[in-house]
Amino acid sequence: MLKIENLYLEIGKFKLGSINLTLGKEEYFVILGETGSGKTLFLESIAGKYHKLAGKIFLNNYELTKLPPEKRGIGFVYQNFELFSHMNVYQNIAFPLKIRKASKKEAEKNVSAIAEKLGILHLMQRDIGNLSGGEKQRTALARALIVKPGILLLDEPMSALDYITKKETQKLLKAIHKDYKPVVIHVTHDINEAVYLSERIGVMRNGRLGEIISVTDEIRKTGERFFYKYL
Ligand SMILES: Nc1ncnc2c1ncn2[C@@H]1O[C@H](COP(=O)(O)OP(=O)(O)OP(=O)(O)O)[C@@H](O)[C@H]1O
Repeated sequence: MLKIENLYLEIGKFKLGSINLTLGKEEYFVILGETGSGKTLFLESIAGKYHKLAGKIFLNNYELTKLPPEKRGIGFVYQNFELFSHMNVYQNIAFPLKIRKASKKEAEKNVSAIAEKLGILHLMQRDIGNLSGGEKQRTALARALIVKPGILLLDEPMSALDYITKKETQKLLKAIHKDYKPVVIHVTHDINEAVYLSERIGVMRNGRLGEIISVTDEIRKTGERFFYKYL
């Protein structure tokens, strides 16, 4: 279970929070919200990017708030993937293990396993610059999953993908969630993606998390029309 209590951050002129949110064990939660409403700042706050943060974050009753980012057991996939361009695919995926001082043997074993699952085993020696958008996305996802995160944070991970790749990736995310069982917070602007993937959807407005909607079959059928009143 992920519990966020009174999370508050002031950055420049923007105020995030205060936010209270409890997500169930293995919940897949999606955040929708207009541009500039604070979705990325919220994910980055959970990931430990900001020191001046008020409030508390707990995963399974263990407090993460004061831990450095690499000790939080969090995987993060950014919109533009933020892969390291001077490293090949293998080195990118293995990087979080390297900073955690895993042995070379352990890294090789874990990278192969995740790369096989994501269908990118054949790309291990490729330079990042030569990958397609979908391949970059899977590499970023593999790098996020390599630490077996308790929390997976996804910041518009599919916005740069074409329609077919997007659909494939949505299916892949569902399968990954079933296998690895992290708590997921996924930010998107795509309502159909939101209702396909999530159990509950939160709407972010002016730095605050407003309505939280449980996704029913009826809402899945209604799709975008249901959300007109919230967005
Ligand atoms: N480092 C920073 N310093 C000052 N202001 C910032 C900083 N980072 C973000 N902001 C501001 O905080 C607000 C929220 O930004 P954020 O990136 O979280 O929005 P968002 O909801 O993710 O938007 P989008 O959907 O466009 O990605 C914006 O007004 C942004 O300009």
